[in-house]
Amino acid sequence: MQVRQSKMDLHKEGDTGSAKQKKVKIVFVIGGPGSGKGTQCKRIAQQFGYTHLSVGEILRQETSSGSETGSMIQKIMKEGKLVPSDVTVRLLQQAMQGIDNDKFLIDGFPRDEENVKVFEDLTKMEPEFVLYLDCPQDEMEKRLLSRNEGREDDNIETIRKRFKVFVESTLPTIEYYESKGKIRKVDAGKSIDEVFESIKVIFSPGKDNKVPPSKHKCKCLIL
Ligand SMILES: Nc1ncnc2c1ncn2[C@@H]1O[C@H](COP(=O)(O)OP(=O)(O)O)[C@@H](O)[C@H]1O
Ligand SMILES: Nc1ccn([C@@H]2O[C@H](COP(=O)(O)OP(=O)(O)O)[C@@H](O)[C@H]2O)c(=O)n1
Ligand SMILES: [Mg+2]
Repeated sequence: MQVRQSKMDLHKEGDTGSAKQKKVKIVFVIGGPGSGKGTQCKRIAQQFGYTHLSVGEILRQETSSGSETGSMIQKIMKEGKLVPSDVTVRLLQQAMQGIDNDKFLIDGFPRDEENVKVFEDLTKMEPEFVLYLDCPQDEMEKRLLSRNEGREDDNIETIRKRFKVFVESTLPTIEYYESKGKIRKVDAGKSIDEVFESIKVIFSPGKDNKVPPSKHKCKCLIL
């Protein structure tokens, strides 16, 4: 099976790439826990032909593998903390390498500046742009408490810790991509359909996806 001979342009460490390789388009999707990343990614993937990879889901799958890494991941997730980036990026790379598509939506990544650095170092790639789902914290809390997917981290204690991680560690990555003109922010506090309408504009061919002129103001509360 020639899994590696896909359309992928996944550079390995030290690989500067070659003209033969096809360019892979990557869009990162970030937003607080419960902002609707998974919900909107499913729709975007369906309508615009992207492969949706949820990094949280990839990590959860590893927890059921019975490996030592899996147990470590499970403990970290239960505490609402972040898994070390080398582990996360390695699993993400593995997932991407098995897929024959050249358009990826990476949901829930990056979560902090270390995620960004390790991704850039290992893959030598950058996202085309970063979709930021900006949602008020009370709305995210309400959604998470009624998500009902049986997740160990969807309890009020862990949810609050995850909000803190979002504000302290993830928001700085938004500043980083903003400085590169790569943030596409949508108001994610509206209904699922309304949010998708705003997202469609960003993904529609022919749109130049320029950053809005004003700097983003986060709707999430600073804890
Ligand atoms: N715009 C929305 N309005 C109301 N509920 C939503 C909206 N978007 C998502 N949800 C619901 O909120 C919960 C969290 O959404 P999800 O997509 O899993 O968010 P995330 O991946 O960002 O944590 C799910 O139960 C989902 O059905
Ligand atoms: N880049 C990432 C993504 C998720 N995670 C871990 O996985 C958990 C769940 O992530 P998720 O994206 O599935 O969560 P939601 O924001 O979708 O609710 C996070 O709280 C982290 O513990 C991580 O460590 N690093
Ligand atoms: Mg999710």
